[in-house]
Amino acid sequence: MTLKTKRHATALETISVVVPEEHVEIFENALGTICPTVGIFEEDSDNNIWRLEGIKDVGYGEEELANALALANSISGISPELQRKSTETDGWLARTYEAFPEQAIGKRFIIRGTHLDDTPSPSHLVLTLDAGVAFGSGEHGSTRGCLIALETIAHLKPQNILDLGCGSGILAMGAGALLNKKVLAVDIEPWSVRAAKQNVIRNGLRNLVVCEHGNGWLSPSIRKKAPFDLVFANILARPLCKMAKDLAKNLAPGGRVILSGLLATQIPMVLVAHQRQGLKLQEKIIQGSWAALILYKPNKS
Ligand SMILES: C[S@@+](CC[C@H](N)C(=O)[O-])C[C@H]1O[C@@H](n2cnc3c(N)ncnc32)[C@H](O)[C@@H]1O
Repeated sequence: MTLKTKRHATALETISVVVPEEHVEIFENALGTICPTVGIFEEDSDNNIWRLEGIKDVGYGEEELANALALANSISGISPELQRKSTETDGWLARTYEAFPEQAIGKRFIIRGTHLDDTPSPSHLVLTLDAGVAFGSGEHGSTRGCLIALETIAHLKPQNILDLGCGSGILAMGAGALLNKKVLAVDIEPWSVRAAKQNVIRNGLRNLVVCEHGNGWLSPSIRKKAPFDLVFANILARPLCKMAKDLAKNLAPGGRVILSGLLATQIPMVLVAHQRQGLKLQEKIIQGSWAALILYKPNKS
């Protein structure tokens, strides 16, 4: 398979550290101070060792990163080496293509990279995408869990849908294509919004999926469209907990939220934060080490 690479207006780099499981959260927070997305990948399953990776502009946030890592080192008592790689030659982008054969997810979805030129199966909903440096090629357990959760709640026919943290646009496109309803897709990373827009056009979903740049619940486009019947938030455990109040406020009664980006071990923390805001658990979907939670806002009695 040919490895495609792309040029970006700004040079991006992948930064990573390798840590034992008990320190994942501490270092996830440290990288998270400057990288909106921190990917967590199994490095050595026998010894429970994880690689945490984030993408950032070259030269951006160096002082904040150094301070955050110094704090993480002192809390954890370990000092993992910070590795840096050009995003174009290694890290996410390269791996996205290497590890990106056609993927069947749930009962309905097939996800395909733009590099595949054979004909997809006509019996599925096919999403052809190029995630580039955005997160969301379909290989990650958190994304897969969200698409399976979407199939689980599709019969409820949600009308007003938000994908908060859309990355490549994979969930927004999946919802638009499966439900034939409008979806607002928002991401804080400009390169993700760019990738999502291109993928939406590529899949002929321009009439259904609108992609915008925005920061969480503060985004004016989100405020204007709330309350939502369905919200996807595949972010990370800690930001999800912080967003619980806004999420509950902006969900319509009877509405569903699909939360992911959390390790199965982080379910209790995320669940408690959302139950405190009155949301109830419908189902947990586990994909490898990752969990997706379907929660609902009860109708008022
Ligand atoms: C784990 S990726 C999920 C991508 C895609 N939805 C999927 O399921 O594969 C999380 C995305 O959330 C975005 N994000 C993180 N914090 C955000 C915030 N406060 N507002 C909007 N997007 C955010 C990141 O930039 C990243 O693209």
